[in-house]
Amino acid sequence: MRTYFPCPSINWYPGHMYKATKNISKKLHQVDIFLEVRDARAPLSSGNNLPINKTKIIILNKIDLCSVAYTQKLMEKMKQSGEHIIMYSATTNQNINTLLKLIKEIAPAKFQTVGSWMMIGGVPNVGKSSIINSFRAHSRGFTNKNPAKIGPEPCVTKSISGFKVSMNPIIYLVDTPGIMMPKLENNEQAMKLALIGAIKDEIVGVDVIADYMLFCYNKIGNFNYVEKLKLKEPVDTLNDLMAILKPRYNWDELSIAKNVLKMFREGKFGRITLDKQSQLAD
Ligand SMILES: Nc1nc2c(ncn2[C@@H]2O[C@H](COP(=O)(O)OP(=O)(O)OP(=O)(O)O)[C@@H](O)[C@H]2O)c(=O)[nH]1
Repeated sequence: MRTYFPCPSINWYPGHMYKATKNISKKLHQVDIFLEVRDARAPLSSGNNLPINKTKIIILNKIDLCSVAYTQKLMEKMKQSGEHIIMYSATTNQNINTLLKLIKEIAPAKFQTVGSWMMIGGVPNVGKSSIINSFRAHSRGFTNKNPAKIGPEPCVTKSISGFKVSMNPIIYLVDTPGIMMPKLENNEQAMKLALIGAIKDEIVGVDVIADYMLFCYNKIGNFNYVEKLKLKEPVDTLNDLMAILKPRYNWDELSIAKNVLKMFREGKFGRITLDKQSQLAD
């Protein structure tokens, strides 16, 4: 099995992200707190380092897809350096009460009628809009009308908009477009972001991303994909996988890569955490 993956150099910082970064800075003074959303499968790599001069809570979303024990260890280390950090799932509302309690503690509303104002941000596709909808679903008094737009691909949210997300306590949340770092210095970090769907597939290529996914599973010795794809044994590369699946399903190469990635992103191959504790500075 491969012990090294030659990660390509990837940069993706379209103009709308530049504009959104500027707009966020302009509007930051209007809020009490910033919720930085990261993907729990990449709790370090999906932090976008926006210069936020505000009380911040880091939400590790998609906890239902990560290897909990591993992400928890990373989280505990980040907590030790003074971060407010919480694991969350917008699809199951897991830990919503803990999050609301934390918000109340660190940013209580100055006036009950005005409520707390928060901004939510992070790299694309980590679940920012889904979190807004999960808050609204949890709080009484909201209908399903006008939810924040969500989707499986990055950059569904294009502009900054405000939502009332809780009646008691009153909380307003400002949604922002996903923003990537202007320069990704670390090629492996970029591949992890591509794998979790934070970078548009076309930028990297679904075949490269699916190949990297196989590399990651093999490296950590998680072979759930073998059973799910009805293989006899682990495969080293996407080419090996294609040689088996192509005749079986009569799929072209692109369809194989796309389907395998879709299964990964839906959690069909089991939980995974891509970052390592060794990436954290002591
Ligand atoms: N499994 C799982 N999927 C989630 C969770 N939260 C969000 N998603 C999915 O992740 C995808 C992206 O969610 P969005 O809420 O659109 O993400 P976003 O950060 O607002 O995306 P941008 O518009 O790119 O900024 C959607 O397919 C959601 O259904 C979660 O906790 N668990």
